[in-house]
Amino acid sequence: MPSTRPTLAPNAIERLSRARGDLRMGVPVVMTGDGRAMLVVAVEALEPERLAALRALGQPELALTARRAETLKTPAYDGDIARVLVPEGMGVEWLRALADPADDLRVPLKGPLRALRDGSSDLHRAALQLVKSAHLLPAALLVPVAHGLALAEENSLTLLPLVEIMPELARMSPLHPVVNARLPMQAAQAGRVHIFRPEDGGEEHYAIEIGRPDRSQPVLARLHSACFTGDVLGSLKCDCGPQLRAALAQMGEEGAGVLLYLNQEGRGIGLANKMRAYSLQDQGFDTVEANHRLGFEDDERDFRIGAGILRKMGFSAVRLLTNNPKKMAMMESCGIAVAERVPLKVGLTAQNAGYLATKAAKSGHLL
Ligand SMILES: Nc1nc2c(ncn2[C@@H]2O[C@H](COP(=O)(O)OP(=O)(O)OP(=O)(O)O)[C@@H](O)[C@H]2O)c(=O)[nH]1
Ligand SMILES: [Zn+2]
Repeated sequence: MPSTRPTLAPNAIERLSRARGDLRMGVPVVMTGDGRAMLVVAVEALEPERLAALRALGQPELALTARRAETLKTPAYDGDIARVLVPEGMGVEWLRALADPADDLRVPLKGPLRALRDGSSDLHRAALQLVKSAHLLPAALLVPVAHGLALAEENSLTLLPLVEIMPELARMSPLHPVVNARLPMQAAQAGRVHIFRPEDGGEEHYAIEIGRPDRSQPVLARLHSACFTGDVLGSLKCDCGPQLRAALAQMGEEGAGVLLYLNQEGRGIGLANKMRAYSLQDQGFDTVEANHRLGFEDDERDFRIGAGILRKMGFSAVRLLTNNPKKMAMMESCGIAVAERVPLKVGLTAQNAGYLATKAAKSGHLL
């Protein structure tokens, strides 16, 4: 009979959140599934001593996304990911060079690499998803071990059974309002900041409500993705800062609106990875190519978050301030009606003309 006692042990979501912290510190986690167990570490945070300890337990395999494998000219037999055998004697530097494209142009030949073809790649795929969600470079080292459960227990490692974590990785963590308070701003006296916190220990997101918008009418809305460089530093490489201020100004003028400030820095790859992308852009790659060379998709944001917050605030229809048709489609598919697209064209500089042209050419942004 199942116990009705409340449990003190962390559930799957809580263990996933803990695992993200572990991976960022270079601590291995144990993943189980398909009748086997594997130790998983993020290559970015791997130290030589840990690699030596892992090697003593089994033959390491490197999991990379197909995007990164393409740059490395390695076949991705599993479609979306590649599994590469880590030869004897190869250390953390070799692994980091495969994970990080910073020196690709200077040192183009890393191989020959032996990609694995047989066996299941489910654990590798889950490991990469987890490493990405920890905002690390998408490269994970996996070592098959015989007694995963015992190993986890003896070493206090986080245990992640695939059947438990896959549904959690796929779903959007519910967000809950924490607090809201009045904030008079230059753009609008009647401002109010709402804080939303996800259940999975992830980033909080903010909603800035201007005036008291009528919930029965489409609200003037902006889904703004965090851009530290543009919003705070006044970067000339993008148009985010001017877009943020123009959106608030228009809401102030109309007397009503809602701006979601979503902490999805760098289109969801995190600030460190965005800065890696900027380094690649200085080597001549455009914004999309840079993401791909790092092993990411063009856009890793989860737009369900924005729709979820709007719904929680009582909105079901928007006049969306955007030039990105994908945002409109995502809102509609998440049950938020887009009554109108309101263009937001501000902040063109000599330095961001190429960036904006690439968004129009490759990401479908409207000019
Ligand atoms: N990975 C990456 N992210 C970037 C880059 N430049 C800006 N960003 C991020 O892109 C996000 C803004 O997305 P945009 O594509 O400019 O705009 P959008 O929000 O999709 O579309 P609009 O609603 O039309 O502005 C922010 O999270 C920025 O941090 C870049 O070169 N690489
Ligand atoms: Zn920006």
